[in-house]
Amino acid sequence: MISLSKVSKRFGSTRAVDDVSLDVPAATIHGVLGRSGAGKSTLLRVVNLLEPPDSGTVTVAGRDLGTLTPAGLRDARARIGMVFQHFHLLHNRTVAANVELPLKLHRVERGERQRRVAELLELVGLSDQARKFPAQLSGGQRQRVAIARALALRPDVLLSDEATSALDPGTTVEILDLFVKLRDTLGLTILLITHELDVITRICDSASVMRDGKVVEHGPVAELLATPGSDLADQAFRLAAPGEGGGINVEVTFTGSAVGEPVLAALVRHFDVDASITDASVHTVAQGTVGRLRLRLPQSAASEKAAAWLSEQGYGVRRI
Ligand SMILES: Nc1ncnc2c1ncn2[C@@H]1O[C@H](COP(=O)(O)OP(=O)(O)OP(=O)(O)O)[C@@H](O)[C@H]1O
Repeated sequence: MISLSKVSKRFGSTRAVDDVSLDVPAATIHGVLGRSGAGKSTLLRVVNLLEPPDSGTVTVAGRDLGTLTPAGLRDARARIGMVFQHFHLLHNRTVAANVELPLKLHRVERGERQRRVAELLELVGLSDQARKFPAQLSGGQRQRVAIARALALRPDVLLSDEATSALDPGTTVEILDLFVKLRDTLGLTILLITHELDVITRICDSASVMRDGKVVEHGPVAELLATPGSDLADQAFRLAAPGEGGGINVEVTFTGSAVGEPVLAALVRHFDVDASITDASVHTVAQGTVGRLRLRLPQSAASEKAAAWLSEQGYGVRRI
C-alpha cells in the first residue's frame, strides 16, 4: 500500500532521509522508531509529498506520487489522512464542523456531509460531543476529532506524526486501540512515527528503526524482538550487564511456545551444568510473546556444548 524505494532528502549538508526503502502492506500498521533528529518527520512528509524527495520513488495505493500532475497529486493527497501530536483543530469551530471541513473543501453535498460526520463521530466514539468546541474536550477526545477529520475523505492511508506523544499513558492506549480498530474494521493502512517503543510493541505489525536518516533495521515486530543483536530488541529488553563473576555469559532469545519451556531444567538434565539467570524479561506484542534470558554458565566444555545445543534447538543465542 505504501512503498518507498531508495528515497533520499537532504537539507544542506544534512541527510535527513538517506536511501530509505520501505514497504507497508495494506491493512497493517507500520511504526518508525527513532530519536529526535533521526529523520522520522521528514520521512512522513516525503510520503505525502509535503517534502518532495531529492531522489527515489514514493508509491501510495499504486500511484507513483512523483509522476502525478498537480491535480492528480491533490487527489492522491486527499486519499492520505494525517494526524499530528498537537491535533491542529480549528478552535472556533465545533467538533462536527472540524470533521466536516475536508468534506466542504471537496464540495461534498450537504446531506452527505452530515451523514458522513455522524458516521465518523460514531466510529471514534464522540457522537455525543458533536456540538462542543475543542477547548471543552480532553486531549484524547481532541485527538479523536483529528482522527475523524483525517478519515473524512475515506483515505487508504493514515499517517500519524507522534499522535500520542502529548497524551497521558491511559489516553495513549485508547488512541492506539482506536488505530487497531481502524486497521481491522476499515482495512486502513497506518504509518506512524514515534520515539516511544511502547507504541511499536503494542500495536505495530512491522517496524523500522531510523538513525541519522537511515533505516538501520526493519521487519515484523515479533521477528525483530526475537533477533539477537537487534536494536529494537535491545531497547525493548534492556537487560542488566552480567557484571563480574567469570563463567560464560549467554543471552537466549525465545518466542512462541518456547516461552513456556523448561529450558534451564533441560540444560541441567542434558549437560549437568549449573546455569544461573542474571536477568530476564518477556514481551507480549501484537503477534505473540518474545522472551530474553541472560544466563551465566560455568567455564567448562559442558557449558560450551550447552550453549551450542540451545542454538540447535532454535533459540537465539548470543555471547555477551
Ligand atoms: N526544513 C528543514 N530545514 C533544514 N533542516 C531540516 C529541516 N527539516 C529537518 N531538518 C533536519 O533534518 C534532520 C531530521 O529531522 P526530522 O525532523 O525529520 O527528525 P525527527 O526524527 O522527526 O526528529 P523529531 O523527533 O525531533 O521531530 C535533522 O537534523 C533536522 O535538523
